Amino acid sequence: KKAIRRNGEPLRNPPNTLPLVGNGIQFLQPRWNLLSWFDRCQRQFGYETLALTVPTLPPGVLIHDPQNLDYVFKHEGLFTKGNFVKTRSWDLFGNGIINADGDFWKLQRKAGLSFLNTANLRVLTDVALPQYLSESVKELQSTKPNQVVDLQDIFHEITTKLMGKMAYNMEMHFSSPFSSSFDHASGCTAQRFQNPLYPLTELFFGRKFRKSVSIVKKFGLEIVSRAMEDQKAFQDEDGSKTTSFSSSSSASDKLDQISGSLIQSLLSAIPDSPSTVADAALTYLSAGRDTTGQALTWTFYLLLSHPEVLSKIRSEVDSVLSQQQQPLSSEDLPPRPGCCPSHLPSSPQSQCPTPSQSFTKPYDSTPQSPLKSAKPKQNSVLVWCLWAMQRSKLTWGKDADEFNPGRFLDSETGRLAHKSAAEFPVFYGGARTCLGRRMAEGIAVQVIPAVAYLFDFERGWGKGERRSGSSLTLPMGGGCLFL
Ligand code: HEM
Repeated sequence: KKAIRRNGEPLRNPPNTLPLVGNGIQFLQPRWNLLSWFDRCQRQFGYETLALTVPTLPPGVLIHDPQNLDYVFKHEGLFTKGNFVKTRSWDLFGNGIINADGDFWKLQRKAGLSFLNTANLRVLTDVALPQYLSESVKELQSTKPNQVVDLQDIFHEITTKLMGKMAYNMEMHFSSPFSSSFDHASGCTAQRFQNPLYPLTELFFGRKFRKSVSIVKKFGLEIVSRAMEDQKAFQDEDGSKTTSFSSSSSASDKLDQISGSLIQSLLSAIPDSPSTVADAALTYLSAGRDTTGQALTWTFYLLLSHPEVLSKIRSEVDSVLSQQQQPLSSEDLPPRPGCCPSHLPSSPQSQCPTPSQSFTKPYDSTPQSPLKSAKPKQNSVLVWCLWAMQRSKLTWGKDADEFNPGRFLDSETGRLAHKSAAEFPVFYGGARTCLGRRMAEGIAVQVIPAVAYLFDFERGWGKGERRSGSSLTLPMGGGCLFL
């Protein structure tokens, strides 16, 4: 294929590019190896834009420079999700927001914005999360000494209940058959981005994938039909459901009043296609539940490997509690009003995200996309790897490989330092920036101090690093086991 050029010169190839198969072998490797290879590329070539070639796929452009990413975020119209992304994730997400462009994307984004408004987020942080967090805390407290606990499951259970109740007015649990089918389907969908021969592979080995997708789709339609019943019951009553609370509304009233607000907004925005509403609902469920549960999991993994940071969090909790003169111990649970770990004011250390969320981001681009250092052709695929970018010494300094949450704090004020979306693209950027960032952060600043303060953990998996499992998000393969 004709090379992609910059100033008349072809873009260089990354290490290990072979004459015929290009980078095909790297893409066929397990995800962890592919992430490490992207990391090697940025370590060797810095911010240089590189050409990726994988047989049968459109030409790829690999960027690491935040200025290039900034250009992409600011010129969303030039970079569409395109067929490369859509064909691969269609079976699972159909027309869901992650796959949608144009008016269809706008409709779903608007529905999401109205769900994630400030009043609803307050109900999340003041009512729903304290309730679900304290249920999980009790579950953890009821474990026997030395019993192995998978924190990833615990965190997923909290986020599943939250999304289930608030977005869909349904009681959902992480242990339901839907969850395991979704995980399997998500893993196979992620594989499609790496394996150019996936149609052939799935022809022979895709039975479980097809079955998982059908369970997931059935569950999506169940969410919609439950929501339609709710809508009907509500119209039959007096149609007066409102999200403005009177001062006398009890906590559970407040939660009930907003429950199901996302699915109801989606139903109103797309009234005549239940299957599309189901796609949208499933996409939101994955966006809200898996990402946050997994970010918490990796955070605890890092905290347990860095006890000095863990003890800073505990001291912050101590100092906040001593100011409030409300000692916190496990006896304080079940929570009393005003004395619940999940009511703790946010702690700066807990607010520091970890630069380790990642996945590759392929986009089709149009001919007019003059990235700072290269001009990708139409239908080329633009790739950036957060895993690699968040380890760049050019962006994060010499200690980029260290776990140092303090780097996210302003050294003078002690408050969160500003990082641009292009430098810290964990929540994406520009017009398509993550809608749930405030929700995720609201969850993190309650869950991290509460769990860190109330429990002592020891690794439950012997030696070695934990690695990412195959998925569209970043689960910890094998779970995050603690004693
Ligand atoms: C730590 C937690 C989270 C991380 C790291 C994260 C990250 C991201 C990223 C990278 C994207 C861009 C995906 C793409 O375009 O392919 C995204 C989009 C999105 N996220 Fe999040 N997210 C998190 C939590 C949440 C939560 C709690 C919600 C709430 C429902 C949410 C809702 C969304 C939605 C709706 C989009 C699509 C936005 C659009 O295309 O306009 N996210 N998120």
